[in-house]
Amino acid sequence: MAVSSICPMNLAIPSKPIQELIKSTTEKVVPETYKIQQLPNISEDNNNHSEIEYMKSPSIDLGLLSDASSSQHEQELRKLGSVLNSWGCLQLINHGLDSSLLDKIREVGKEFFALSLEQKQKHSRTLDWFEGYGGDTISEGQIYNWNDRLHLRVYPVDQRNFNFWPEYIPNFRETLEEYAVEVRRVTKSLLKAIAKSVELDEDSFLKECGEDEAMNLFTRFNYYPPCSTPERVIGLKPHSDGTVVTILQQNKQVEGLQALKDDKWFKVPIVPYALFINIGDQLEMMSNGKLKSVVHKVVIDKEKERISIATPTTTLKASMQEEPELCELPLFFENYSKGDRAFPAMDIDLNLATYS
Ligand SMILES: O=C(O)CCC(=O)C(=O)O
Ligand SMILES: [Fe+2]
Repeated sequence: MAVSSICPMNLAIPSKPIQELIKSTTEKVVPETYKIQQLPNISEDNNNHSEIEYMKSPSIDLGLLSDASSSQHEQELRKLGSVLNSWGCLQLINHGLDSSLLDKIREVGKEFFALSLEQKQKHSRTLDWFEGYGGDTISEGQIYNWNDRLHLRVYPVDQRNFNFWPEYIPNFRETLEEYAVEVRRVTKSLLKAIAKSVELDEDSFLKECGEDEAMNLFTRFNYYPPCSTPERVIGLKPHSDGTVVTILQQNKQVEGLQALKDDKWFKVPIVPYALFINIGDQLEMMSNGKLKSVVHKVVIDKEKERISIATPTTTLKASMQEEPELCELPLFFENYSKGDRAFPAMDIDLNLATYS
């Protein structure tokens, strides 16, 4: 059983990364602090990934969304609005990121998790700060995610904490910097298009995020080791992201991501070199609930490890104006302030009881 560090607010992080912990435990024995307990309808509700339906929605073309002179621009905007309305997430194609860059960032992530424990732990997170290498915090009574991650702040540049950036991988820094420039460009174009899709001025959401250098962008490399009893663990518990939007590079081969729609889970398919986009709680708040953040989770493969790369954008503005034009809707989030979330994501019950 993993021993945890406990802080006065009863938050804890795993004392050992799961990647290491499983090396020292007997095959098939899931440490108690990771084990799903008493889950009703486990086969139906939780991790039976192979039997779950795929999310079926058209991919969205960023090139068409960004080119107002294209004859298909308006149609693509409508398609974006409709996909977001149904799913809160989408597969983005023609985003302009070179496939070689997508492969390169994946490769440096893989190289990081292949380092020795000692090398990785030079960049360990602490209980009171999210950046660095380690597991996610949990509060009392929760189980840990079957996930280790390296979480880094990439923008604004002056907020980078280089002591968390791996020093043993020679091209890590330049690759992440190159990737971040591109992801920020995509985030900006996307936020403009999303605003237009709900008939707002294109800068409505972007202006809440800060222009260019002021924008907050993070990168989270997720590592999910395999588990011989995958139905007993959860890679990432059901959650919505506390972000404006998150851009995700799924694993190239190993599935695991599921999205919730109408109380039902759907597998997110792997679309080669597409970026998976999901709306976060902050965009839900900014849009006064017109755009909905999507609840998603990650399940674990029996044999294969999985690495994904999430790049969330958040706004750290102390207060945020909801768009007046959307305010004929009931005001869901009247007193939004820094740190508030549309959903207390970490409290979402595994069996989704809190969601019905
Ligand atoms: O690994 C994935 O596919 C999803 C990751 C995720 O949801 C997150 O980092 O918030
Ligand atoms: Fe997420």
